[in-house]
Amino acid sequence: MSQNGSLERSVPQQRGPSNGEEVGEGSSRLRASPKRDHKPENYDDLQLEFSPLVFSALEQYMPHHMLSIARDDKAQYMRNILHRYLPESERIRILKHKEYRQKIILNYPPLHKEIYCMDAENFFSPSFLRAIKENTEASFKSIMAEPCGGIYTFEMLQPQFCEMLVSEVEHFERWVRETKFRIMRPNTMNKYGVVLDDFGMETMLDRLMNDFIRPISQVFFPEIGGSSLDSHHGFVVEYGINRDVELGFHVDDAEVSLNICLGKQFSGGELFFRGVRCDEHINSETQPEEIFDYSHVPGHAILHCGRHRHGARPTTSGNRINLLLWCRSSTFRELKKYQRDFSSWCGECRRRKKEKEHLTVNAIKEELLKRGIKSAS
Ligand SMILES: O=C(O)CCC(=O)C(=O)O
Ligand SMILES: [Fe+2]
Repeated sequence: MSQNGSLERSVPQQRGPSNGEEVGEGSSRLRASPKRDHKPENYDDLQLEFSPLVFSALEQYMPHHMLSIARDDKAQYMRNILHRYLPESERIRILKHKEYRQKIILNYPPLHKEIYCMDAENFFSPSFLRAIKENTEASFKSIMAEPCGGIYTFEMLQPQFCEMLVSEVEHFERWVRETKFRIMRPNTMNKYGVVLDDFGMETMLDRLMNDFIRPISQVFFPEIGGSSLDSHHGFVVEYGINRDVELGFHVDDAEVSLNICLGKQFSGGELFFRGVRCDEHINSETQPEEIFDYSHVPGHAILHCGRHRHGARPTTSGNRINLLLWCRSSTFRELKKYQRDFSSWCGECRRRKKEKEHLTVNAIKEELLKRGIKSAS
């Protein structure tokens, strides 16, 4: 079992004063709670090692007297703080990756410019669009099947969009070969496939997550951070002749995983699922009711919790290309550090909890029985 790790995420170390009140130095410490009526600056145009959104969010926590200083000084103050939360090596890696992306985006000429911006009417199937527009639990349920607990399947993409995306990926790969550009694969388990975020689709995929997947996840995955998804890793995987053949048993580096088959013609490549597990129980036994196999259908999506253990069987003929969007929640990950019981989503935690409850009930029954016998005699 492996964690299908990506190159994207970095988790700040737990540092700072033990009372959890303030972070920073001397009189210029961060405030314990945000000043919500303060309108933060926009940091989009600055060359920063962290997302401009982090700066805007952090600004509300700055000491009162610093809220009116120049924007550059605020940015410098926050950079100093953020630097202490991220090891040097991690910072360098993020910076290098940002440079890598910028180099591609500056040089790669897209084939279908129209798929780089969210165009819902042309991307999604009418039924999916209708359900999202209605935005209710009932509308989501009306287009979805749940063939196994916590796994949802539904028609999602128009065939024309799938074709355009596949040809864009092929075009990008041709460009990489011709320019001899070094390419980073989606994760440690794939030799083929490309990261869509690396060549200009990050903003479009962010909208896909924020406007389409988060509303659904909020309803179906509330216990694993479905309502606080705040970053993603978007990529395609390619299976078949001269490509990857299969994918080993793993969990994704995601809270919610969206997997959509783009085509083309293929046989095999079924997904197999074996239950949701927390870190501690990742290798625990599968229960019979957790066994589920799924055959991909072009244009159709499968949505599951990233911790749902799964793999892909060999694609035995043709080519299979799938779009993956790993959606992550930094809040969920942070909170998880302080929890031990994951019985709301881990199948093994739940099984053990039930077993314990069962034993306790039996012990109480036995005790009551003994007392009953004594008082009767
Ligand atoms: O091949 C597939 O459809 C599954 C891909 C997958 O699970 C992954 O890339 O994490
Ligand atoms: Fe996966």
